Amino acid sequence: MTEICLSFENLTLGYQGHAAVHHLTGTVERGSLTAVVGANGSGKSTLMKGIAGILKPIGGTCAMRYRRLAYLPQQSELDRSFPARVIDLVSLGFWQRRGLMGRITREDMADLARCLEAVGLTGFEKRPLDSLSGGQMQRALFARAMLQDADLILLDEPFNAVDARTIDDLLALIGCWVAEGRTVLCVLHDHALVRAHFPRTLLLARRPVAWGPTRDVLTAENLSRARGFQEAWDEVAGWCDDNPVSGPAAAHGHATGKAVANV
Ligand SMILES: Nc1ncnc2c1ncn2[C@@H]1O[C@H](COP(=O)(O)OP(=O)(O)OP(=O)(O)O)[C@@H](O)[C@H]1O
Repeated sequence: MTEICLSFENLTLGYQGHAAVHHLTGTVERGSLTAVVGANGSGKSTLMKGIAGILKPIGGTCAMRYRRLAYLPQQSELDRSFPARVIDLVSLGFWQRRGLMGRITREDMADLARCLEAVGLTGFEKRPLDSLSGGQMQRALFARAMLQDADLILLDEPFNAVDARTIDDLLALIGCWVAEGRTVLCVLHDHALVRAHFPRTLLLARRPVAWGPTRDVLTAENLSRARGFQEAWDEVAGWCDDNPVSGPAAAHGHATGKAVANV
């Protein structure tokens, strides 16, 4: 029987009363690998922040069945001028296990070394974060996620400014996480990469346009519909109060009276 890791019920997220993700309803299975795609401003990062609990819903709910969550924000949101070393960043992965004042054991240090080795950063422990390349920084963030031993892993554009070899290495790690039964949601822009490596996709244009097996979602028709929704969006509209269409991936008309699509 399939286990549900995450469920959304009529979830609406946004800022200062403006919806950035509209009435999302559906479920994410445990051990699944899902790409979240959509144009700039379509609500992908907002959804990640909503799941991570950084943003509270304007409406509806987002329920997680498992306790440990790892969230890797976009690199542009990280302050790398902070005087910290690779080991300091990766050690934050112990926080959920040990708490802020918890003692790091010898076993923990062995775990940390194993994670650094898995991402190819053995020997980088004492390197200041501001001396890392974009790819090395992403590897360090993946090591921290590994150390967190999370059930649900949220990755926001993890392959931005990262070379092909690093992408291959990080994709292999994601594959291992999924094989271990972890659930991964990953924001991406590269549709070819999504088609090649991600079995499931959620296509957002603030509303969910399509959600399901990648080959059924990334169709010319759905992508064109997503573009249409995005272009028709009214930046200053408040959140809508019309009736959402229920289902694994529900889309609906909003206050501007655009077409209703059920996918
Ligand atoms: N802190 C904020 N305050 C106000 N509005 C915001 C905030 N963060 C995001 N938004 C708005 O919410 C909408 C969705 O933004 P979001 O960052 O979720 O999009 P995205 O799909 O991740 O875009 P991109 O592909 O460019 O990263 C945009 O219109 C954006 O301007």
